[in-house]
Amino acid sequence: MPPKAIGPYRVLETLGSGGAGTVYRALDRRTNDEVALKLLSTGPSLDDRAARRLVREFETLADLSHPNVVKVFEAGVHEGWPYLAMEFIEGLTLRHYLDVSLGGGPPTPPPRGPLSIRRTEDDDFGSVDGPDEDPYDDSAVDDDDDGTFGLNAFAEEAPSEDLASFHGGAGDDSDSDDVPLDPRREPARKASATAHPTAPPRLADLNRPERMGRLKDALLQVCEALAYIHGHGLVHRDLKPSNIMVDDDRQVRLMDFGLAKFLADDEGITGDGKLVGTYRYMAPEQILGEPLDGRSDLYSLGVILYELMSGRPPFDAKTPHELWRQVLETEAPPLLALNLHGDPQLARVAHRLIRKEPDDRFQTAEEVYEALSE
Ligand SMILES: Nc1ncnc2c1ncn2[C@@H]1O[C@H](COP(=O)(O)OP(=O)(O)OP(=O)(O)O)[C@@H](O)[C@H]1O
Repeated sequence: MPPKAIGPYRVLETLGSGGAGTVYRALDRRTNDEVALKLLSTGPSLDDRAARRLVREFETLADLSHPNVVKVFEAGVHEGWPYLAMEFIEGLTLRHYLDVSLGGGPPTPPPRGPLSIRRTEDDDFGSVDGPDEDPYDDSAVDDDDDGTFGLNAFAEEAPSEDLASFHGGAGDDSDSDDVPLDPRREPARKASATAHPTAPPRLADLNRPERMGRLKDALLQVCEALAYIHGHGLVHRDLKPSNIMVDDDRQVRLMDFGLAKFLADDEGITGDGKLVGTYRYMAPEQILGEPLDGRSDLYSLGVILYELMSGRPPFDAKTPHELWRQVLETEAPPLLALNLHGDPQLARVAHRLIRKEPDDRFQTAEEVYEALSE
């Protein structure tokens, strides 16, 4: 049963749950406006200091204003648990938007013009997301004594979940392939979630021109959002298909921006570790606990593009350590070997985005936008 009220909001229904908490549709009793309310369920209740920091950080986020970045209205604390009130979006996550099982769908959107980075009067936004200086804390992410990994939630990172949907199976309407922001907090789920589908995806479905048009248009909008937040010195850190929503007008919104940093920074919340993000989409430098910049988000964008074009992620493993080894040491299979009739230009973009060295990738979201537009 969802709570009836959270702070000044009346809860109407549960929209879904992820690794970091539960999202409700709610009504602001002060204004009668509809909002999406994310109640974090991470770790113990906030102490006063952490609560103050939450509010401070999200006040800063509330200053952001871009049509492709979800609007955050306010942050607060409800019975010791932090919550965020944000714009309610009627739409689908990117994965479901591009799920071939959706059928024909509306016509291909018109091509987008040159990248317009929409800056606002709030451009003096001051907070710079500095390098993540926390060294990789192996103890926090290492195997448990019994060798089962303390990361039960990894079990829900179905390596090739997309394939399942391409086979029309499961009817799974969750985005459960995504390891939550702080996997240590999640209960284990059924091991079946890790099963590797065996049959290949229906490539004809993946390559349908209408679907490819939607994919390209959505990614261009993600580039606009990334150019905007990177332009403010900020890094998303947890870019993945379930953090990208597409509304009924095909307008994309980047979600959960800032949350990964908040969770990573707060000892009181993450408790025993700092590796916060979604493994499948994490850049090598994020796995290594090195300083991050916008190019780490571009890596995640490359994983998303690779997955959505080929029906499988570039790296696929049963354990976090094996996944990390692959991400750090091996090359992803050529996308066009998996999808012979995939768009060669998009495949080139994907491969360049997932290069190990940030210097070898596209350097900015604007560059990716240009390459996607070619
Ligand atoms: N602003 C919003 N408007 C409408 N629906 C939303 C909004 N934010 C989230 N949702 C819905 O709530 C679901 C759960 O969101 P949540 O962010 O908790 O999950 P997630 O992104 O899958 O997981 P994680 O916490 O690991 O990022 C989403 O899949 C989405 O359908």
